[in-house]
Amino acid sequence: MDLQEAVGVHSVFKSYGSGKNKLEVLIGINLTVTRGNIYGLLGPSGCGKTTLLRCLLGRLPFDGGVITTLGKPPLSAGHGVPGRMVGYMPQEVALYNEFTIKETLRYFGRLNDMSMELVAKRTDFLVNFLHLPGDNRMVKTLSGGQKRRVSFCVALLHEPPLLILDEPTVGVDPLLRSSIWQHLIEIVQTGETTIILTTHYIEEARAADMVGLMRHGILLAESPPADLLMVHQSETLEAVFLKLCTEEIPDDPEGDKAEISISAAHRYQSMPQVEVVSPKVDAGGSGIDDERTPLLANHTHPNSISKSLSHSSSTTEVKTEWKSSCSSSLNNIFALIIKDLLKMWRNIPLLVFQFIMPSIQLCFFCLAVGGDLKNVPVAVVNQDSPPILSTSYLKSISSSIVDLQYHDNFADGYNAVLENKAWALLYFNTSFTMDLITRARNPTNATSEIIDGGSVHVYQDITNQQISLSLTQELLSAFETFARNTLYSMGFNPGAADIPIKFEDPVYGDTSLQFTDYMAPGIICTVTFFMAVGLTSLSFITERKEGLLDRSMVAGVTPVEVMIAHICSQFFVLVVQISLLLIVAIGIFKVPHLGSIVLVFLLTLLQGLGGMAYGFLISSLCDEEYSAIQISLASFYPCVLLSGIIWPLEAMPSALRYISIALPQTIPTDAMRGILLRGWGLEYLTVGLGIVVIFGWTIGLLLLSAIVLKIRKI
Ligand SMILES: Nc1ncnc2c1ncn2[C@@H]1O[C@H](COP(=O)(O)OP(=O)(O)OP(=O)(O)O)[C@@H](O)[C@H]1O
Repeated sequence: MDLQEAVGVHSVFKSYGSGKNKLEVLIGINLTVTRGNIYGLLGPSGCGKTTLLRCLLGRLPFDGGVITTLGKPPLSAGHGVPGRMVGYMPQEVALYNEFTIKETLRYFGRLNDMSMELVAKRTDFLVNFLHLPGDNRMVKTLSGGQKRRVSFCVALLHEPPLLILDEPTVGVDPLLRSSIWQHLIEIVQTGETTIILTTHYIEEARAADMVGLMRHGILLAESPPADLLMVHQSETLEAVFLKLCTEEIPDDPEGDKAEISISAAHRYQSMPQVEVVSPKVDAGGSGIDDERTPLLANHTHPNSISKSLSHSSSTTEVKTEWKSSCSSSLNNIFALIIKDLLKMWRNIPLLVFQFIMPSIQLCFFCLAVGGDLKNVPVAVVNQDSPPILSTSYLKSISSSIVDLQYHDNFADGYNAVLENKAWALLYFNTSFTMDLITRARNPTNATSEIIDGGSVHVYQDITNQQISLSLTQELLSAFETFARNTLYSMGFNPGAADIPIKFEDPVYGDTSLQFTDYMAPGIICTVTFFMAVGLTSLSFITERKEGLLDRSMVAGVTPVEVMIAHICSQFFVLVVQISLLLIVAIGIFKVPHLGSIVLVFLLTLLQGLGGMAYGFLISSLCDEEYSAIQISLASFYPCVLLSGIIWPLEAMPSALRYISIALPQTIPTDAMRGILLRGWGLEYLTVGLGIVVIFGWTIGLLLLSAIVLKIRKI
C-alpha cells in the first residue's frame, strides 16, 4: 500500500434499492487521494458524490470494491474512521438548534476527547475566522449560511488528519469562500491533513491539488486542475467538465453507463500521468501556489487572509491532540449524556410535559373510570293506591345515583325509555301496597296475581351494560333497605328466606375496593411504558432525520453508546415521572398500597425502561415519525386489551391467554396488583416473575434493536 495514499477507492460499486427499483449510483469508482492534499470531487447533482463520501466514512455499506482511509478500511477495529481521525461536514446543517455555538462545539469536542480549554481556544479561533456572531448565539437564531459555517467549525474543531466536507462553501459569500479555501490550503501545508470536498462551484476547485470529475456514478477524470486545463486546452474547469460530458455521452445523458465506464477508464489510463504537486509555500509563507492565485486574486478582503494566516501559527500552539486509538466509549457516553441533559434543559416545557403527562393520564383514568353512577334518569309511574309501600320503596333508592322522574301513565313512562330520556321505567300497579302486604302476611299462599301486583315492574334499556348492571344493583339494594326498614318493622316478612351462603370477611381486599383499584396497577404500568416508547422512538427518529445521529456516529459514537446515554439521561425523567404518578395514585386517588412502595417503584421503573427499549426497536425499524407513531398505536391497544388490565384473563379464550401471559404488562401488572392490593412481597412467585418478565423484555428488546441497527447499518 502506498504510504502517501490517504484514501484509496478501488472499483467501488454501490446501488440503492433492488429489482426494478435498483439505482446504480457508484459504478466501479477508482480514486486515490494523496496525504496532505485537497481533493475536489466535482459533478452534477445526483451523480453520487455524497454517496461516495458516506462510503468513505463507513456510514454506508457498498456492494463491491475496496476502500481504505488513512491506511485501513473504514470501521476496522481500532481505526479512527469513523471517529477522531476524521472531521465531517455533511450537506445538511445537522446541528442542535437549541444549543449555542459554544455548546455545539463543546459537545463535538467532548466526543473527540478534547480538553475544554482546547475547545475554548479552537472556538475562539474558528468563530473569529469564519466571521460568526458571538459563540453564545443559539444555532436556531443563525442564518442559513451562518449555520453552515458552524457546521464547518465542527468538522475543523479537532484538526483531524482527514477532512471530508460535503459542499462546505454552499451559502457562503465569495469573500468568505475564498478565505475558507485559504484556510484549507493552510491546514494541508503540514502534510498531516488531507481534505476531500465536494462542490458545485466547479471553478473554486482550481485551488485543489487534485480534482475528480464525476458523472452518473463514474469518474470521468482525475487530475490536478492545471493538467486538466492543459490536456483539454480549456480556460475553465467548467469547460473541461462540459467537454468530458459531451465526449462521453454524445446523445443520451442517461445512456449506457457500462460503456461510459469503460471509455472513462480507458481515457484515464491514456491520460498523461501527472505528478501530484503539493501546494508550495511562497516566500511570504502565504501558502498560495501559482495555480491557486486566480481564485485568491479575486479576494478583496486581505484582512481575512492575514487574519487566518496569523492564526496559522496560533493553531500550531492550540493544535488538538487527536488520538489514533479507538473512541473511548465512556467518553462518548458522557458527552452524549451531557448533550441529552442540555437538550432537556433547553426545552423546559417539554420536560415538564414529560414529568406530568403520566400523572395527568392517571388522573383522567381515576376520575373517569370505575366511579359510582350519578343522577341516572329513571322514569316512575306510580299508580299504587294508597301509595304507602311504593313511596317508601322509592325513598330507599339513592337520590345521588338515581334521578327519579315521575310520569302520569305507563305509556309516557315507557316512551321516556324509548326516547333515551330515562334508562329504566319503574311501574307500580294500583294494588302494589295491598298485594305486597297480602304476600308478606302469607308468602306461601300468594297467587301469581298477588305476586305480580305486589312487584315493582322494571323496564330497562340494557344497551349500556355498565349502567344497567349498576342500576339493577341499586334497585335490589334499595329493596333490601326498604324490606329491612319498612316491612320488618311492620312485622311483615316478604318471604325471601336467607340464601344459605355466608360471605365471611374477604381474604384479600375489602368491600370498599372499586373497579378503579383493580385497573390502576395496569394503568400505571401501561402509561409509563408507552410514554417511554413514544418519547424514545420519536427522539431518535428526529435526530436521525436531521443528520444529528449520523454526525455523532461519524465522530465515533456507536448505537449502543447512544442507547446507554439515552437510558442514563432519561432515567432521571423516569424517576420524577414515577414519583409523581405514585403520589397521584396513592396520595390523591387513594389507590390501596398494602405492600412495599419500593417494589412498586422498581416495577414501574422497569416498565419505563422496557418502554424505552421498545422505543429503540421502533426507531431502529422506522425512518419516519408517522410510521413509529403507527407502530406504537398498533401495539398500545393489544397490550392494554390482552394484558388483563381492563378485563380479567380468565374471560379470554384459552389460546389467547398464552399470548397474553407473554406480554410485557400482563404478569408485571399482576405483580403490581399483588403488591398494592394484597401486600405481597418478593417472596411471592408472581411478584418475582413480574420483575423477571419486564427485565427480560427490556434486555431482549435492546438486543433486538442493536441487531436491527447492525443489519440496517444505521
Ligand atoms: N437512501 C437512498 N435511497 C435511494 N436513493 C438514494 C438514496 N440516497 C441517494 N440516492 C440517490 O442516489 C443518487 C446519488 O445521490 P447523492 O446524494 O450521492 O448525489 P450527489 O452527487 O451528492 O448530489 P448533490 O450534489 O445534489 O448532493 C441520487 O439519484 C439520489 O436520488
